[in-house]
Amino acid sequence: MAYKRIFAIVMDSVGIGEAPDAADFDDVGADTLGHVGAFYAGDLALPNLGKLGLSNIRPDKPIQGVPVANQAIGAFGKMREVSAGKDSMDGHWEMMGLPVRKPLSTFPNGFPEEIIKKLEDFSGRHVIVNKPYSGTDVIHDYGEQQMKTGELIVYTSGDSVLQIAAHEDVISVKELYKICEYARSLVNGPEWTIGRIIARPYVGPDKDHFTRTANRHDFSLEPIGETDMDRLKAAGLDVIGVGKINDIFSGHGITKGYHNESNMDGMDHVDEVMASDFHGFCFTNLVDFDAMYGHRRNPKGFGQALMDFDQRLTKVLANLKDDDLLMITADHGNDPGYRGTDHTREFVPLLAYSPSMKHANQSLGIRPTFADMGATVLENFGVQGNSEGTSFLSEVSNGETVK
Ligand SMILES: O=P(O)(O)O[C@H]1O[C@H](CO)[C@@H](O)[C@H]1O
Ligand SMILES: [Mn+2]
Ligand SMILES: [Mn+2]
Repeated sequence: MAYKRIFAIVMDSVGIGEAPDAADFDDVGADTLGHVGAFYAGDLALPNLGKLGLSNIRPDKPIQGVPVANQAIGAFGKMREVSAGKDSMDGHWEMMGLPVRKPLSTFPNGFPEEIIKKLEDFSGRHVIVNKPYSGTDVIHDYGEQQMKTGELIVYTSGDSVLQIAAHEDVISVKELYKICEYARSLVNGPEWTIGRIIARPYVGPDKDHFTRTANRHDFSLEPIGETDMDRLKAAGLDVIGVGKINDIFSGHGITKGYHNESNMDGMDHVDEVMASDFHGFCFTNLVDFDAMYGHRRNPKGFGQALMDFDQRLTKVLANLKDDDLLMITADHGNDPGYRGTDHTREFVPLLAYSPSMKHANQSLGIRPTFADMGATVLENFGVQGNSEGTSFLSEVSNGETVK
């Protein structure tokens, strides 16, 4: 067996430059890592990502502050998305061999009256807003009203999402989840197929002090086919989901899941899983980059979150065993230097490392689909996949072959 354990960490929304089809998304020029680096003007210290080969991915345009490593310890490249959307679900599903080629429903003018009416009838609550909005702005602008009336703040974005915000003291988290579950049942196709219903509970005394809580919960569309995680699980391997992974795959193909309160809590879980004995795949999502800084167009916070993550990698790299493989990537971009508040269509970085890897400092090139990642995991464990993706296992291998 090549590796006994594979760890993949998704830095949610940490893109590395406009994708070839960025124009189709009106995202020309988006460059999440590039613009965060430029904002820090040389002070973005990412020593671990740097030595893995982060700037080696594009040596002609290195991330400012992150020098191109002379001899990167990892293998490095970038991946392109083939899915029709640029949301987390599309990105993660594609990584696991299930690209979403048919666009899911989006609602630039708000949700149809029929959906809203059903939500109101079910909940006994009036719906307000019903249009694309930034989630922090929407509670700033409507949260006080919501507290007085007990209405549901329903909003969307450029993604296929229906989000419902409510103050935790006014609508209990339990009730909000029930409403979201009902909303989920309305939009599983064929007329409307929405990627995610997201519960957005918040707390705080007034509009200048509202904050969203870790009780956020994503009710995703059930995967519309088998994923590589299902295949791994069926083969008897451990499949551990850390953070939003469980939500994104509706629990499918997961043998154990951890809920994250934050990126740092997520990295605590990674440490915990690393210290445990398992055989299989650990898939981690760190969502703060996206939810707290990308959508908020906050390059300073984004950079700090990257530096905090990088620091946590010191321990991870030190604890990796010879039969462990680490992969670090992202699910889409969310350039805090770009207009709007939506995700951005970008390449995502791909870094791979094992202390026993035969060839360090190796380019994995431009991968034509995120599915290459799942294909690599499957090949490692000798599990049959579908035709999506091409494994790069031989490029990151430790020389041992699959039994
Ligand atoms: O503005 P907030 O509520 O963070 O919402 C964002 O979060 C969703 C999921 O990433 C995106 O589709 C966008 O709407
Ligand atoms: Mn995401
Ligand atoms: Mn997002």
